[in-house]
Amino acid sequence: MTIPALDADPFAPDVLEDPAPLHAALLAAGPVVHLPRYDVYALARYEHVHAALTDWQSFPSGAGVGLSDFRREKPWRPPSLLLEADPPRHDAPRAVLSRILGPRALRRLRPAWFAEAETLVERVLAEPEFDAVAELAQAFPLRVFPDAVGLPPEGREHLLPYGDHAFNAFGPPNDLVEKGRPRVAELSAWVDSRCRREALAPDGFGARIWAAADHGDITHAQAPLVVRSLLTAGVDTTVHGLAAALYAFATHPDQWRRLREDPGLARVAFEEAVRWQSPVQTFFRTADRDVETGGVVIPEGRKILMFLGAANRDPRRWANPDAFDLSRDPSGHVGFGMGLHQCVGQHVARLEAEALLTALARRVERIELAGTPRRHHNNTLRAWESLPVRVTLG
Ligand code: HEM
Ligand SMILES: C=Cc1ccc(C(=O)O)cc1
Repeated sequence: MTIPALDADPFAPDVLEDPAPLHAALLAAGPVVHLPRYDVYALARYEHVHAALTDWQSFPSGAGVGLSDFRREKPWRPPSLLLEADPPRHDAPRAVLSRILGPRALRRLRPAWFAEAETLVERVLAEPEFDAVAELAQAFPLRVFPDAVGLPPEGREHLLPYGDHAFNAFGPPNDLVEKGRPRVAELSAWVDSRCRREALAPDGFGARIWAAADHGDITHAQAPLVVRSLLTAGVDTTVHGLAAALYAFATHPDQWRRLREDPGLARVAFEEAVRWQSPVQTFFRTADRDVETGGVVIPEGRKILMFLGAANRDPRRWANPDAFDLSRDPSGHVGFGMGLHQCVGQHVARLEAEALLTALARRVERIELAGTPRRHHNNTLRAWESLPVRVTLG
């Protein structure tokens, strides 16, 4: 079978503004679609994205999970010991973060994060109209996560721009990457300085990573890079995940009513929002050999581009995929990835979302758009720049 080709640029402004037309074209064209513009192989259907994510031997991450092939190009920063590593190197750092960020470890943070959400929501809801991105989706993660990591108060304004650049850097060297370049040195220097043991408060996630090195679970040389993973992946993702949930509810009043009736739906509501919007849209892999998938052969050494956002709306897998519906079972979505590299911070994200959505559901009768939301373009993240909303309390 010949591989269909599509002369599309998944990282072009009009696609980042609205990827739906490209997703539809990819889903229709076949299991594997060659994108000659980047000479990569696109996978969009759930079945094949899921298969690639769970077959790390055929599709490893060690050459990078962006367009750049680390075997040929120097990475912009030392590769991640989790995201950009394969077993066995991946194993110990992953085991350390799984324990430190696992559901049991997070139980101690639950009361404080719920209290912080109540305090923040009380203050924000004093106004009937506000920008839900700035006031809630950005404010809440920045209120709770840096403290949980053990970062000192000063300099936290570096976190969002650093993550934004890191997520742009998975894409091609386009305008979005160029936009971030002037600050890369300063942002990287700040982030790297926060990964050192002496910068981290004694009982946070960061100190626990260093304690794992003392215990011999990872080396002391690895510890700062494992902390860097938290600072890179732990902020922008949850900001845009929460924004996706708030956008979903502001445009689906019937679903908000369901959450009001049963705030216990907060966790499944967040999962459905992550499926529906896929804050992390795409990731690459590298074919370790000539790999047969979807009835075609992907040549050894070439990159595949997995469209998580398209797979999460594949009608072959989801009934009424474009609907945001709290009665659906969203489990199995690939918004957090799947398999070996599945998001190790997903429980942190879920706890943040449960705290914020519960606090809102208790107070807000209605939430609706109070203006046109504006997108924030990023090569990998599906993000809102602003989300003007009007709330009615009750
Ligand atoms: C809504 C929020 C989030 C989304 C949508 C998200 C999405 C993802 C995805 C799709 C992957 C898989 C990458 C791959 O397969 O190559 C991943 C991995 C990862 N995430 Fe998350 N993430 C979120 C929040 C977080 C948070 C809060 C943290 C840290 C506290 C975090 C840390 C990581 C790390 C370290 C990895 C690499 C895991 C590995 O390679 O073993 N993420 N995330
Ligand atoms: C999901 C994105 C992601 C970005 C960076 C890292 C890392 O730096 O380890 C992990 C996940």
